[in-house]
Amino acid sequence: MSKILVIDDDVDMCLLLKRFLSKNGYEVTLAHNGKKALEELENAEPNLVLCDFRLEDIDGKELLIKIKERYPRTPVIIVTGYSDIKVAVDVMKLGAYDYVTKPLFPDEILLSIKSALQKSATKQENVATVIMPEDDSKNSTKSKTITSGQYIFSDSPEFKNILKQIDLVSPTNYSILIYGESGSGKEAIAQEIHKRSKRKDMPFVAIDCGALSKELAGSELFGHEKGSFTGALNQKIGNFEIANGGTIFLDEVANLSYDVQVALLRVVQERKMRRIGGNKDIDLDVRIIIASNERLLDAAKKGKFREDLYHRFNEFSIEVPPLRERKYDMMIFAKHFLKLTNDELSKNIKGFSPEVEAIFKTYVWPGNLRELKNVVKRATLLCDTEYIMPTVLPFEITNFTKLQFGEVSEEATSNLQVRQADPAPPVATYSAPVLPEPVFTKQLEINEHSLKGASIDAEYEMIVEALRKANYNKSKAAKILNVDRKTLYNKMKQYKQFNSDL
Ligand SMILES: Nc1ncnc2c1ncn2[C@@H]1O[C@H](COP(=O)(O)OP(=O)(O)OP(=O)(O)O)[C@@H](O)[C@H]1O
Repeated sequence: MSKILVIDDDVDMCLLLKRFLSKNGYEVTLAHNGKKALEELENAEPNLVLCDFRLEDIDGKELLIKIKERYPRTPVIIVTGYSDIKVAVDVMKLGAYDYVTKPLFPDEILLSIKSALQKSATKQENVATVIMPEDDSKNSTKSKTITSGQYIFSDSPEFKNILKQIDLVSPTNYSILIYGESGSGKEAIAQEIHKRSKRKDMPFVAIDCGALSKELAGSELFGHEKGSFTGALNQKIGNFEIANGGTIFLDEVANLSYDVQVALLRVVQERKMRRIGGNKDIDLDVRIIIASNERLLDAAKKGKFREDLYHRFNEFSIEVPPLRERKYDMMIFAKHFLKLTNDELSKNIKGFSPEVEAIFKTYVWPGNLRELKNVVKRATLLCDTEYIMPTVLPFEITNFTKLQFGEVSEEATSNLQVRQADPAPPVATYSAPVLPEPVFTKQLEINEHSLKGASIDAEYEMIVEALRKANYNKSKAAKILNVDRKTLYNKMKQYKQFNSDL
């Protein structure tokens, strides 16, 4: 039986999740704060962690880093409110397996948990993805072996331009620098270049340099000999060696420490490397593709990245535009992700309603294709109509226009300021429908014109607003409303029903 650690400072949410997950065959441990969570991780050794992003004693990002440092192989699913989506997409880069948004839908959580547990059974390291040629037995390494997904194209000018560059550079041995926002498809391009190159029958190794700890980065990249440092209990083959003959993709390369950059320069210049603690040079024939969402020359000017390394890598560069600037491609990708999810869930959702298409084109997609994929996966799961309708889209997407004009909550508005820092968000023209409130639904019959009705309405709105601000954490909502938890519960009961699904 798989063990799940649920971390949430909302005691009721924890209990609901415990009941629901236990019913579905999981053994569940609870922790209401970060400190307890780290203790439970050691005691209970869970197979998966479901972690609320906002805890009172620790920031979700900080906790995730701690969990990943100590238990890199344990998948973590982040639970987040609508106003934290951008952050949630970012924390996936720190090694979270997935994120689910509140209000929680049981089927969505179960799907994410099942797929995380399935993947973690075959996955040993989370910083490297290795795609091996099918019959390669020589390279049966410690990293995960996957089959690459289908790469799709469109005939938009932006895509044709990318494709032309892929075609041009693939047969060469040039090092390549790919620029683009998080989730915009940089790794997918690197894989496509590898598949079209002479190296296609050798491994493709992708490393997320942002997820490498400073201490272990050298060993991950170059390997180590047994006993070369405390904790080096066995010999380890590094990812450069695994990629020998093939392609290595270094994502977020500017995150590598200065020391590792020096070692990397030697590899690039001399095409040789040594394992840490080793005394033998190993010849390397590896094509290097690097990606960054920050300009490396700027990083070099700030002293964060070695300029000589930048010039070595910059033999050819590709710019991937953000999804919001690729309106034509958007629906092609949406349909592709719908098809993948239909197959995965054995469903037959035919497509997207015109309203959904309009919403997609208005939204700014801070998490780019990765976010679109998650949104389509979730919508397909929740959809019980022929076409995907706005009601199964996340709140922050259907209410994007309102959030932009500060009509929803202060918290959402402050989140929007982060989004506005992104280059050229389009001017919103679509007035999105308001989703029915799925967690907390007003059920009282109110006579619209009575004074009592008006005050009940106002009270109801205040409670909903406080719950949203508190990310549906009732203790925090009670604090905002300046009432005790019990009073809030009674009020909620009065307005009826708290997430009956869970
Ligand atoms: N042309 C494509 N065809 C099909 N799927 C794609 C394509 N481009 C990207 N994707 C999918 O979109 C998602 C995000 O892409 P990818 O991981 O390549 O982005 P990235 O820019 O490397 O992200 P990050 O910088 O955060 O690592 C992945 O699930 C990927 O499979």
